[in-house]
Amino acid sequence: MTPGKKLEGLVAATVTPMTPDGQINLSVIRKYVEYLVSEQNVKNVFVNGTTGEGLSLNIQERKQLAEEWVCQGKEKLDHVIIHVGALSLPESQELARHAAAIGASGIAVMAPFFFKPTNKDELTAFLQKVASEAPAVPFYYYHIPSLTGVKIRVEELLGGIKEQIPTFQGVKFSDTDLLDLAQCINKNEREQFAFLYGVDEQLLSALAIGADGAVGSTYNYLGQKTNLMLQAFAKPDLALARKYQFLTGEFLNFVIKLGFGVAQTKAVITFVSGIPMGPPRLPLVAASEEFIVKAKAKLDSIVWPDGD
Ligand SMILES: CC(=O)N[C@@H]([C@@H](O)[C@H](O)[C@H](O)CO)[C@@H](O)CC(=O)C(=O)O
Repeated sequence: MTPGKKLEGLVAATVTPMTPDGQINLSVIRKYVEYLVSEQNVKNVFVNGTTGEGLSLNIQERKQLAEEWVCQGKEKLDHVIIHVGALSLPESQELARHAAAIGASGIAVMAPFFFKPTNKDELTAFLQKVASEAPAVPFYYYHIPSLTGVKIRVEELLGGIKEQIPTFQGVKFSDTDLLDLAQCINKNEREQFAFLYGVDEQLLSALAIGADGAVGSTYNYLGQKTNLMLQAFAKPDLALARKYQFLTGEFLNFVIKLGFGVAQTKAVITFVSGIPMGPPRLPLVAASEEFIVKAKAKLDSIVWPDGD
């Protein structure tokens, strides 16, 4: 891992591999790391988040996964970010201390979503109590209002955040409100925060307003293609960048209509990588055979600009 290097580019929101009977399957994580680096050119991971079913795991499982990712990623990955958010503050603090102790390159926290913070000060207080347990570890706020129901604008949250949370390093912004994201970027130029976008199907729009990169589930299997989009955008060759976004969007648009979530993401990564990611944990249920056949046929039918 590369301490101090700003988090940018693509970050795979990893799934949690499980055995057919629903236990976490640590044994495939070494292969998973190798696959991400060699097949997808993705060298950053976000562990135990939404895609990783972090909130469906117990504390012990979350710690074991964090340890395995840090251990297997040490020589091969640039950043291993551990999501340590939880409904219970002491649990979240325990996970933050653990992530610090094992040498994670960053921690992230989403807003608690049963009893919810109702304003910026309540949310900041919660985040601060977690971040302060890992005082040497970069801290990221994970904004995902569609799932947490916490709609406090990030622009508002960021005002004065460094004074409250000295380790604050950036935001994983999983929302479609690009006005909010743009204001965050515009107002925090001096702070050098990393803004990582989390709605993969519209990443190009976020790049246009200054996002540093992206965290998402699709970079597990469309990482290499999305990297080509980032390169085209940087060149700049907007027509080519758009082509990549349209094509990744074509796949997502297709699977979303079939019903697409973490269970289906696990199935897609399984058939693309050959690594068995297993079923999701209840209340999620495994993708159907019909979904797998259709999704695979769709992905195989896409003709990418590089000729694949
Ligand atoms: C709601 C949701 O799961 N969003 C995903 C996206 O990557 C999403 O799967 C993708 O844009 C396809 O819709 C990420 O933002 C979640 C994520 O990064 C995480 O697992 O922590």
